[in-house]
Amino acid sequence: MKMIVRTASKSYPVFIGPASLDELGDLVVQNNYTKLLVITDEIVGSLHLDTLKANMPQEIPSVVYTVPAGEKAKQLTVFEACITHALEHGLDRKSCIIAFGGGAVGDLAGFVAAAYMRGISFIQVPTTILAHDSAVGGKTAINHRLGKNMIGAFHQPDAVLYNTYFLKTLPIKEKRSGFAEAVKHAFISDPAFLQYLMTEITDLATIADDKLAYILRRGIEIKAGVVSVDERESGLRAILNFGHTLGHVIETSKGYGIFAHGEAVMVGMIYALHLSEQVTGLRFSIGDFVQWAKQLGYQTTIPDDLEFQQVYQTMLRDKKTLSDQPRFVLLEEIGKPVIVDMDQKILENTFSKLKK
Ligand SMILES: O=C(O)C(=O)C[C@@H](O)[C@H](O)[C@H](O)COP(=O)(O)O
Repeated sequence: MKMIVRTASKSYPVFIGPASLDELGDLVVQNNYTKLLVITDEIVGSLHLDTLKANMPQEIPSVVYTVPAGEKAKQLTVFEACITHALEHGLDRKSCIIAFGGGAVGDLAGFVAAAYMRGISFIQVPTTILAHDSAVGGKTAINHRLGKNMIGAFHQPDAVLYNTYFLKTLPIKEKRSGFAEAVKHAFISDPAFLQYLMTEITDLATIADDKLAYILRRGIEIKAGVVSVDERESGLRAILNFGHTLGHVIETSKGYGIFAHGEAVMVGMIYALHLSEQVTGLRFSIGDFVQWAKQLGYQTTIPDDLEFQQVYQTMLRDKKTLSDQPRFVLLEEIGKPVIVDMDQKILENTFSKLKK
């Protein structure tokens, strides 16, 4: 299946399905790339690099650079090592980086492509469910110790090749992480999609291929619709951050890996639903939603050892925040997000109620 993502700076195809890697050879030839640098992580590389290589045109020189798995890849030192590898292997301005992995590899490799010689091409070859969100839309970044994704650029890929075969080896924690972003897409834009997810998906370990393909496609459609209107987050695009204001804080302050990105976003979405009830008058059965999330294995409360004051200071540094109040994405209705600068008291009271 092929979809086109249209943004102000560029349009590009997203291929989804077990044969999507077949497109790689044509893309390399059409774009006249001179060299390829595959950036992958140690887990994906050991499981799937041979499959990727089998689909790469043999006549174009290629090199591979392997980075640590997960958020450890999104550090300045790793970024610099990727640049060094590219320079040492003679990548030029017509070379292309292939981001082969999950969200962290995509974010890092995309930022390397954005910065190398002031910007070269890259292709996303995602291997996780999460990447239906992160591989589309051109947000690339690495982390700073004071906040997630604080160093980055908007840089759109030349293509996204989503091979659903790779999803078969995903651990359940990774599935939970990626599925939460599909739930987010439903919350911000499509009540019927949310209904579908809550009715049809009762176990993430055994999710059927056709259902997964539909969920990825619908999630990407929603995301593409938003970034086509607002590529650089001057307004509307902030709605894609639903659940992320608290989610990013939980993910970073618990130490990367304890909560996978989407697991932290799930707690952030539940928090934002409770805030919405009070601020916008959202009418939604949060209890039923929380029950469903628990059934799928998500933690649904704020970890007990997180202190509100510390969390509040980190939320003030969030990229959405533009005043002295943290900026949240809330819902007026399911599918109707609204951006609100939040009062500290409401944030604190709701935070206390949602602690374990
Ligand atoms: O693409 C976007 O725009 C998003 O906000 C998607 C998020 O789900 C993304 O994964 C991410 O965490 C971006 O957050 P940001 O605070 O770094 O912009």
